[in-house]
Amino acid sequence: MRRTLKAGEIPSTLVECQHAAECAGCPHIAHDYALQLETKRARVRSAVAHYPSLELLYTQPVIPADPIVGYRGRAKLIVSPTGAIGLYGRTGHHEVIDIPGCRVLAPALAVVTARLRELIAAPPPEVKPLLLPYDPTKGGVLRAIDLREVHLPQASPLYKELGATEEDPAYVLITFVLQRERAVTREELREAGRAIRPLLPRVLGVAANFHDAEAPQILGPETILLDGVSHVPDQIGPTYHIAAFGSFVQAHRQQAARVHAILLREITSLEREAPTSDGSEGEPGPISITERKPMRLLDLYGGSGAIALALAHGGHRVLSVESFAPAAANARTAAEAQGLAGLMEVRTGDVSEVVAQLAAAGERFHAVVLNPPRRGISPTAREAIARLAAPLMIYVSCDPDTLARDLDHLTRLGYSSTELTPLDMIPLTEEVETIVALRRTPSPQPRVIYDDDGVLVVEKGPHEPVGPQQEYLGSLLARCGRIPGVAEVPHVVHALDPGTSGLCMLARDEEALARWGEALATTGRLIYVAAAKGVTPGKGAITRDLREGNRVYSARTRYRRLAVASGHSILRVIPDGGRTHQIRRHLAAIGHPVLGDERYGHVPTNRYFEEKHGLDRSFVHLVRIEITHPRTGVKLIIESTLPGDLRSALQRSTGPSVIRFLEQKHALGENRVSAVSPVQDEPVPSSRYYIPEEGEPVPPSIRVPMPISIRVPDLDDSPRTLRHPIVPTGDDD
Ligand SMILES: C[S@@+](CC[C@H](N)C(=O)[O-])C[C@H]1O[C@@H](n2cnc3c(N)ncnc32)[C@H](O)[C@@H]1O
Repeated sequence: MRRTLKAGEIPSTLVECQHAAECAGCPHIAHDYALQLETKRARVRSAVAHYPSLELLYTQPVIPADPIVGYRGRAKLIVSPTGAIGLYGRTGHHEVIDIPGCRVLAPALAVVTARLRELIAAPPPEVKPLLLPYDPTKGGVLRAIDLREVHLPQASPLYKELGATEEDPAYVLITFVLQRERAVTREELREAGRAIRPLLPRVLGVAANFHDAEAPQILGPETILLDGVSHVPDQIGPTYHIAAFGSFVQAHRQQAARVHAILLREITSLEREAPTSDGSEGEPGPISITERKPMRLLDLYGGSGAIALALAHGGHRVLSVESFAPAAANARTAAEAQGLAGLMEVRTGDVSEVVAQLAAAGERFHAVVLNPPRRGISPTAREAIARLAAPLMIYVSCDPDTLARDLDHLTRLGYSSTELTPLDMIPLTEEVETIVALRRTPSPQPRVIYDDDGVLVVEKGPHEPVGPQQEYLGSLLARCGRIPGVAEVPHVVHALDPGTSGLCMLARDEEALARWGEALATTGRLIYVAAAKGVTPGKGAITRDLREGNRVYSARTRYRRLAVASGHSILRVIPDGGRTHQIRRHLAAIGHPVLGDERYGHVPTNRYFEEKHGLDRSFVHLVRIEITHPRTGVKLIIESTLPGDLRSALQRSTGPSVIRFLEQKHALGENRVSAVSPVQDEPVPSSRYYIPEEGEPVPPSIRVPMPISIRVPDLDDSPRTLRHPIVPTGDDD
């Protein structure tokens, strides 16, 4: 009998598995469980470490899973041409490892898989249309199986009918993934479905899904029911949701119930808190404490309602939003069946659209729960959610990188947290779930990199306009108002697109604006790091007229390729002048659009980078400003290092080596100011620069790094490569 863990106890366990050496399904199986949990915690820590805005976030120890074997309630298993059912091996060669002794499959799924192995080895003729393994050269149709375990609730008529018990309530839905062009007709498939269901123990429903030849994902978009039920109630904790072929379910039922309990605990903690005034003007105030029983909650990315049902069961009123219509319909059905329809409403739609409507209608919620897919929350959805101004936001994430990216943005949108709570949802793998509760906090002032002689150079975050714009909640200038001593709204010396991050020079007054604007135009260079689709020539200059309104301007952009990463180019880019979207338009014009550029970029590549690597904006960062100080004549080099979101996307797509290489070339900046003598190009004694007199007060929040007297590599020192032919001036897009 398995021993239940005591609260706080971390099992020190090694799981033995006969397939461990070959199967890639459990990459951490060789490690003691306590070490696995430490590794997962480190994974979360390293994701947030990319962002200075998150440096005070404490990462709690990972909540262990219980059990750590036999837990997996959903499994997609590949079928090999020889009939092996399992996962790809550790060699990376797409060879399928048969895993009859798999330790993590839920027992009901293991029983069904064992029976399938027997049937595939000697298939009765009537089930051959489903069971002949796909072989590219010989024939066959079956590519994979998708298994889903459900625990029937006692309230379900099926529970009694099937003789389920409290100890053993587990049944199965199975989907056969078939190669589309090899599949027989729908009617013949249904016949085969009817024939196979009685042969498979505990299977309540059989479906077919069609894999299209070129698709990278194993499951295709179309699933049809062949026999049995299309959906079935599935108990998680005290409530049940409705499981259906293909809809989302957490891999570990007990851990999912733990997440629900944590959410309820956080929400209940609001009742003990005094109502907070967010202090922001012009926004509707937070929801009043007198309204707090029952609380009004918003459940975003609701799936089939597992979280919303648990919250409604806890006595709260919940509005759940989900884009996949069948899942939303199942959430409604489950609420009605459990007498929760009065507390739970479900809307079908895209989160950013539905939430924008809710915010525009002045709807208010005590708390918003977010459980997005791996790619995280889209920038527009983050803006819309922040506009709701709920006192509490709880984010449940399965990807620490996209979580950290979103938390960094949410900090600027006025939400922050002090701790992260990771939880082990998929033991023995590298996956980790993280829960974070965010409260309303003022958006932080931007980091000041340089402050002298009437100008500030600050760091602008991604998804933030420089000045106020209607579709954005905040702006860089609004945040600058929090810098002590910057009472007046500063003047913008050079503009940056909302999607571009990096250095932004602001003048404290009109005189400084004229002085530094002139210096920038005559002596300055703005140097960007960008990632462009495909492999560009090593170096080039793009000259192409750009239209702005009714006028056409000539413009030139120079670039140098610094590295090739996963088939794409990391570039240093220097625009001569600054026309609207100049870098993005010019690189698109030569067939190498900026990665992530929604407007001029390549949609499939952008989608891939967003889904796979969390890149949700144009990969452009203003890394360095070189300018001659208009009063002292000293050449200043001001730098801002590559921000966390771009660093993380680069690391995920190429591993750490490209970043190391770029850092060695000094291409990613260092958050500092350096000064170089204009004559000898040698370090100048620091006394030549502004240094506060002894005792002179420097406002603590303006941490102005003093010019560092070092030799900063001249970016033009890079080895010469073939020049890219000048792009002839032509029509603008
Ligand atoms: C990780 S699942 C969470 C499901 C649910 N919260 C649960 O615990 O079972 C994410 C869900 O978000 C839905 N989804 C993805 N993008 C969406 C969007 N833009 N708007 C609304 N729902 C979305 C998916 O269909 C999926 O059901």
